Amino acid sequence: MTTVREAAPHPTVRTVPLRAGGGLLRHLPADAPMAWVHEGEGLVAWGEAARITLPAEDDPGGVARFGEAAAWLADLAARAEVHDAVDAPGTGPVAFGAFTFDPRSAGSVLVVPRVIVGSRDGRAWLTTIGDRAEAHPGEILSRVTPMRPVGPLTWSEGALEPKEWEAAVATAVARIRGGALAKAALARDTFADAERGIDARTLLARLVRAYPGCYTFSVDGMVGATPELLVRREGDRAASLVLAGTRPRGETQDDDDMLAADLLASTKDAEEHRYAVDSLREALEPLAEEVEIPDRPRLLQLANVQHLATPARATLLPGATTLDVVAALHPTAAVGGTPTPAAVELIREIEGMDRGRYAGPVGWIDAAGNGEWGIALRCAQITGSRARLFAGCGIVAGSDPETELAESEAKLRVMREALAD
Ligand SMILES: C=C(O[C@H]1C=CC=C(C(=O)O)[C@@H]1O)C(=O)O
Repeated sequence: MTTVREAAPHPTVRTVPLRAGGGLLRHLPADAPMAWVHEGEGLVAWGEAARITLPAEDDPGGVARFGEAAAWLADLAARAEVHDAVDAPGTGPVAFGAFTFDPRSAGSVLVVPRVIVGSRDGRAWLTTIGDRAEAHPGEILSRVTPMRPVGPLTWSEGALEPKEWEAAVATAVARIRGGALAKAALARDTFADAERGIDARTLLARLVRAYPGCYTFSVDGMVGATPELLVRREGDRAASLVLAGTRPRGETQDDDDMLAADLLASTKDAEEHRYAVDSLREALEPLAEEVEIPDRPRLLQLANVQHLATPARATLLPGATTLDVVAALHPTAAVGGTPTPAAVELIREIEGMDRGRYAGPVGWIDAAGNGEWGIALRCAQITGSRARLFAGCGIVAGSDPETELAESEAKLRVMREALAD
């Protein structure tokens, strides 16, 4: 059942300019921090003015939940009394969201925070959302406690032991070679237990430092730094970054160059990447006047891995919001597969776990339909003192289970290191 924590009947939303500079994360309190930060800019937020939690959905397309969430936010924004002295993407009423990978999993949410601090193109602002006049910005921004270290951790296996996961990859390869499908992205999970509640801000600070070019996010306990931009929408312009095809980074420059050259020359990775680009094009075209996608991927190098990457741009048809695009794109072949229905069925059958919000859309949307959404990768779901980490790999006919396990370990490093004091 959909559950809603409603805002006041006519919430007051006030956006005022702030002096820019100094890093967004320093504003965050320890309790349920929300964040979307890329290259030092973005939004951080806290408190809860309103929330919608969506149930598991039977709709085979899995898109009704996005429509329901968008309609709820539009209704809230229409009832709000908005005073917006900045008027830019991300000002006025904004909701943060995290959707489950599989529509059959419950737990997709949109949260409208009480306080949002934003920064973009050298401008900064503060938005308050509530039923009364909020305190002075100086007062709101001076209440934080220091970030806490994570402390000692106990690690345990997730749904499948590494050998069992390799066997699942081998099953996927056999199904693909048998012609049932062309690609499936298979994931695994692992757990870390701390001795006390994990301070998500500590993880965010480490992620922002280690992966400044990624999209560092925190929504309802889902914390990570994803390199994969599902969509950024500003007015009628949309951008997306497709990733698929991975190598580790080398120990030495020569080693690194060799791995990069190998990735760029690999027919197996080119195939894996092409499926992801094709699925983006197919999903975006009905919503766009024009879609521009380069013919060849380029290399994206992160601290832990390197990917084949294709940036796409589109001019959207009038009225298409960020969540419309998210609904159309999810699940991309980078996290689902090709064809999507067969891949999602195989994932349900052999992965042995519920992905929750891993590999689902995560991001924010404002009342004008602008927003930024990534795919929740290189992330962990934090629940109290427990972190559930996830990583997955695109599997095609030429995939080797042992290599894929090593690749998933390289991807898990992002959150393993963020959790390590
Ligand atoms: C599914 C994940 O990565 C995807 C994104 C980029 C490259 C991928 C790959 O090469 O397999 C994956 O498709 C993950 O990080 O958990």
